[in-house]
Amino acid sequence: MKKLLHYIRPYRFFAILAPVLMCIEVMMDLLQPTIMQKMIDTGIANQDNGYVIKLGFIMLLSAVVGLIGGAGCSIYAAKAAVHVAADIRRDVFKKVEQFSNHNTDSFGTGKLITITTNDIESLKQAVIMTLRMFVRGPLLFIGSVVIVWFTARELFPVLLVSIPILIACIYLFSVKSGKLFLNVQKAMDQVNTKLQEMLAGIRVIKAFDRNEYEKNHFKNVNHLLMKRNMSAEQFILTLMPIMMFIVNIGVIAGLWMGVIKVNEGTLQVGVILAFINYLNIMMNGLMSSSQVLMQIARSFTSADRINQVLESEIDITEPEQPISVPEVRGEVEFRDVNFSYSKNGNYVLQNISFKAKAGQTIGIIGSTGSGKSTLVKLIPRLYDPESGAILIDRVNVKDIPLEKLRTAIGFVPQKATLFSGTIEDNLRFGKDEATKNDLEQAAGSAAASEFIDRLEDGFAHPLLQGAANLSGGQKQRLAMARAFIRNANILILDDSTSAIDALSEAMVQQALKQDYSQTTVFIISSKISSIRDADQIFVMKDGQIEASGSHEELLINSKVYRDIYASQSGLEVVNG
Ligand SMILES: Nc1ncnc2c1ncn2[C@@H]1O[C@H](COP(=O)(O)OP(=O)(O)OP(=O)(O)O)[C@@H](O)[C@H]1O
Repeated sequence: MKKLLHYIRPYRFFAILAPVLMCIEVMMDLLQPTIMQKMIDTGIANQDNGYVIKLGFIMLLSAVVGLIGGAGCSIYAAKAAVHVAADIRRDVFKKVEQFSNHNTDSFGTGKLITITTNDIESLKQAVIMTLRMFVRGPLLFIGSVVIVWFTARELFPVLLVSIPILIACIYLFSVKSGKLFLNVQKAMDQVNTKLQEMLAGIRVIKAFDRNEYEKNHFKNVNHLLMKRNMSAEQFILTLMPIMMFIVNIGVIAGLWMGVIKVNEGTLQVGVILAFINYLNIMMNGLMSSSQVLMQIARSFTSADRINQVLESEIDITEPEQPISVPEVRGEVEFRDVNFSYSKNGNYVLQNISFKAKAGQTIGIIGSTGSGKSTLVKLIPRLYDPESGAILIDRVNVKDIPLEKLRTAIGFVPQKATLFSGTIEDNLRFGKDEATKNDLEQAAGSAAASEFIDRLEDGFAHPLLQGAANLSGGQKQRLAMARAFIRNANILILDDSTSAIDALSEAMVQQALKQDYSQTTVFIISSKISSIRDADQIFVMKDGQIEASGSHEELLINSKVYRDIYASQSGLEVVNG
């Protein structure tokens, strides 16, 4: 929490003004019972109507002043808290944007959403309550105790017994509620993760008729959240009746002691009434303090989770001493690269070494899960290898400024992710300053012109979230066009033609040969037809390059390649 305190600094004026205004409200609240006592014991007892009316006006005036103080406090507390929350949200978003894939994997998107919504909201509530109640609670409490000491000292023993019990209750409840709300946050993460997964995969769920299964799964996580919420809320809500009970016992004790003293003639009736009022005010003060403490305890866990994001070490960082690469030519070399997704996990890539000369086309083929996508993700540093080095134009990628490195690479990921906006917006994602000609050329190379031209609004055609209004093949074509438009000297196509018909794929291959002859192209594909013309083909198996060479060489040297070829061409290939 301490680490987040600096967020309040720009709004310190509001943060100081709010409690000051609250002090005014509290003073007015504390005045009321004393005025009432004077009204009863002096005005009513002596039948002095003028005095009663005068005190009535003073009561009204103090109520109005209290109202102004309270309202002002709420306005400024909200102003400070809302700004603080917005600033934290901005910084969390900025940090998440810098996250490496490893960082994102380790949090999970569900948790990141809970942090940016729920946790920041909980912190905002804590700031509002602190600014409003942190002064109010203790002031009401201390003020009541002091006034009772001076005006109803005969009844003070009642406070000596009830106050420690009330404080002990509040302490126990605050500690326990922090733990309960941590469990609520964890369950909330699960609900968000599930919800996000369901929304992203709604079509698959329907296609597989898994609605019932998913409904049950969601019901389970939702039920867990409900149960945990229920325990936390019920636990907190029992505090009020317990405190009321203790105060009521105090009222009975005060009345009993007071009546004896009135009978003895040592106490006036108004004092007893004022004492009961102060006892209630004192309980309000303690309740306000306890609510603040509980909200703060609750926000501790939120603050902790927010700090986890803000302080997470980003494992893909800018080089300390960057080496300038004026113009990337596109030579790519892997030197004995080993990679694992988790610290103590199995190696997904082992001893990968190869050199792709600038302008060469590299085909990568191999079984599912053999590490093909992982290999190419290391080139733009979406992940860093555990050992070994990746060099572009003989410079370690870790020494090239990230922006320079990534703008030198056109990447078409396995899953064609597009954004809501127009087709043009999506293509400009690859190159902001692209001209109309650039757009048309990139679309042409990616065999996308044919379907864009058929659209009434062409490049201005709007895409829904996740490009839900496009076919799989159309999405892949746009994802390729987005990478082509960069005119980068390194192009990575990760299974990017899997949903494209053979004719269109041939068009893309032709465009690659013609327009990108100077570009180093990595093509991952499960189809030999997509890579057979590559200068080098790597056959991957269990994280290793099992064989490499041209199509003809591999047909002779690699049994795995021959088997793949045979299965795809329907031919029996003679061994050797
Ligand atoms: N983000 C990740 N975290 C942990 N493990 C991962 C992650 N991504 C991939 N893996 C694992 O790494 C291995 C290699 O995956 P990769 O995606 O590189 O394979 P691939 O050869 O491209 O497979 P495919 O042909 O099916 O796309 C697999 O065993 C996979 O389970």
